[in-house]
Amino acid sequence: MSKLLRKPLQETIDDGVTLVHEVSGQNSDLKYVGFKVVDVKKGAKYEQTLEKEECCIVALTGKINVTEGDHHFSDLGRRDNVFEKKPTDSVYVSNDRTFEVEAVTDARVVLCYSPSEKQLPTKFIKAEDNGVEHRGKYSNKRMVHNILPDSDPSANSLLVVEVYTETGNWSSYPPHKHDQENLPDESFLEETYYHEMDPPQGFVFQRVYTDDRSLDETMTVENGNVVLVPAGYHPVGVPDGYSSYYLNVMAGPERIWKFHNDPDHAWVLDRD
Ligand SMILES: O=C[C@H](O)[C@@H](O)[C@H](O)CC(=O)O
Repeated sequence: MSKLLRKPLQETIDDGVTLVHEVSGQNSDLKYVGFKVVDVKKGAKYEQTLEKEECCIVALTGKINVTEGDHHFSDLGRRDNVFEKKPTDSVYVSNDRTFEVEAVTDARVVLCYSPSEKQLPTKFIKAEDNGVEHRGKYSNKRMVHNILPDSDPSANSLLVVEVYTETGNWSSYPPHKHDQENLPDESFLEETYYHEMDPPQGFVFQRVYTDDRSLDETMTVENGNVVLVPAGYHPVGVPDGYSSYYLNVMAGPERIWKFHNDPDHAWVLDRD
């Protein structure tokens, strides 16, 4: 199995709290992006103290309360299933702060991390404040919810977005990459993909590859899998009949999403 592909865990880490995924510098080659998925049973709590990192807490499914210092955000979360295809609530918490997530209902919570030195205000990112984009044409149409885009100055290095790709379409396509510190032409951002499928027995194909093919992995990605993108192009193809969801976390030396399309395939953008 590719070292870029992670299958879900089922590791109990506290009463009513199950770790589903954990990606960090300790178990990957990533230096900027950290990522966790936890399932929290109704009434159970997950607490964390951040050091020099910031966190975006995404109420992926179900409802949660989030507390940080004097901030108390109640009944966050707008969906029981990501395929309701509507934005959800999130909370940004900066470095050197402690937060608590309490499940109001059984909930799946995504925790997105990246380096942070300059403590910024804790922020409730309301679902209705997510920018919604409809990108692409022909068979590369997809819908994007911008949870924490580079146009939002609330974070130091973290970028969070979720993407829906319907039956027979491709996303992150034409293939693009952001693995060079070469602004204004390209930024360097590591990335993780957390995937879900509808119906759940589905799969997508995702390729992660570099120009020199020193990295070239094509993976069958199933419901609940995570793909790491340390570098390279990273397109996703969705088979007929299925809907794809993924949540992306990106981070790097500069908080700018400036990607470069694979010149072999950029022509697809020129079609009328
Ligand atoms: O680099 C960003 C990620 O690859 C996705 O968020 C991608 O941009 C989604 C898309 O435009 O299809």
